[in-house]
Amino acid sequence: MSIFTRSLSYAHNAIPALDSISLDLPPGSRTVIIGPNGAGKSTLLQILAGKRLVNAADIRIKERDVFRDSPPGVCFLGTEWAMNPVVRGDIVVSHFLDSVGGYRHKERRDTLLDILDVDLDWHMHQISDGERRRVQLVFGLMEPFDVLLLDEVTVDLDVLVRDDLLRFLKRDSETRGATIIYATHIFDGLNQFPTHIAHMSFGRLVIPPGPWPIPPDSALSAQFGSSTLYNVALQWLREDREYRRELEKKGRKVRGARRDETVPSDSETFYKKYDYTH
Ligand SMILES: Nc1ncnc2c1ncn2[C@@H]1O[C@H](COP(=O)(O)OP(=O)(O)OP(=O)(O)O)[C@@H](O)[C@H]1O
Repeated sequence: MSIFTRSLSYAHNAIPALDSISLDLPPGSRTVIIGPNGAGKSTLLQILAGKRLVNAADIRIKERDVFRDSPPGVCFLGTEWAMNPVVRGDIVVSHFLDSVGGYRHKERRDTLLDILDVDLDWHMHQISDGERRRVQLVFGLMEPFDVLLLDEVTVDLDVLVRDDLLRFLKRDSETRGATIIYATHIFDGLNQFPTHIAHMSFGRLVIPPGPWPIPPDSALSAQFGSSTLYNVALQWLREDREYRRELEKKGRKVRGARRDETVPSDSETFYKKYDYTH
């Protein structure tokens, strides 16, 4: 397995954010995680990237413990990078990329510069947020990765650049067997990208990663048939909102995940009525 976790739970300052997450993703898979704001997507990707320590958890990438024996070839790209003052300083893009080893992967770097329409002469403090994001993607992707954890970093790309980038990543994963998890809120133009989709809500994987397109003989197929990913996402997000509103009607404040393993969580009870299994 390329990415493995078993019953992973996590709390931010005692507020639960992940509740018993289990993953078992094969090499070469591309999983899109669908879930509302606050579902726990970023927290999960940060933990997989080894950026948030979890004690006594079994989290492995390429069979290696992410905290005690960190695996090489893992690339995490998140939105906070662009906030770092270093990448907002007066530095020319070509110098910046060379300073992080861009010259070692010149051909791949040049392909990415072309796809992402990045100018090597830009000064990092004089470019737009979207342009800075494009530099980040060249920076992160120019070294071939085995596992890519993408946390909504395509949000401020224009659609043409995003489309070209997704094609590049798909081809890359197909030819090199690289594994990708992609958390996003933009589902347009994404139909051809994933091999798997998952639904995350209130810290739980209410639908664990299952094959995309939805196989005709699966339980999900009865509900979604040949729906687009956009329509599947709309439906799941509607259900999340309905669940939240039901809890709010009962006067329950909804924040984070549930940690009591001995009784079914509200979300388990709620989502059970849809009988989601792949
Ligand atoms: N640094 C933090 N400190 C405290 N709580 C946090 C922190 N980061 C996230 N949380 C909380 O953890 C939960 C999960 O947040 P997370 O950012 O993982 O969700 P998300 O699915 O990535 O959301 P979004 O789609 O808005 O990016 C939320 O309830 C959030 O408020």
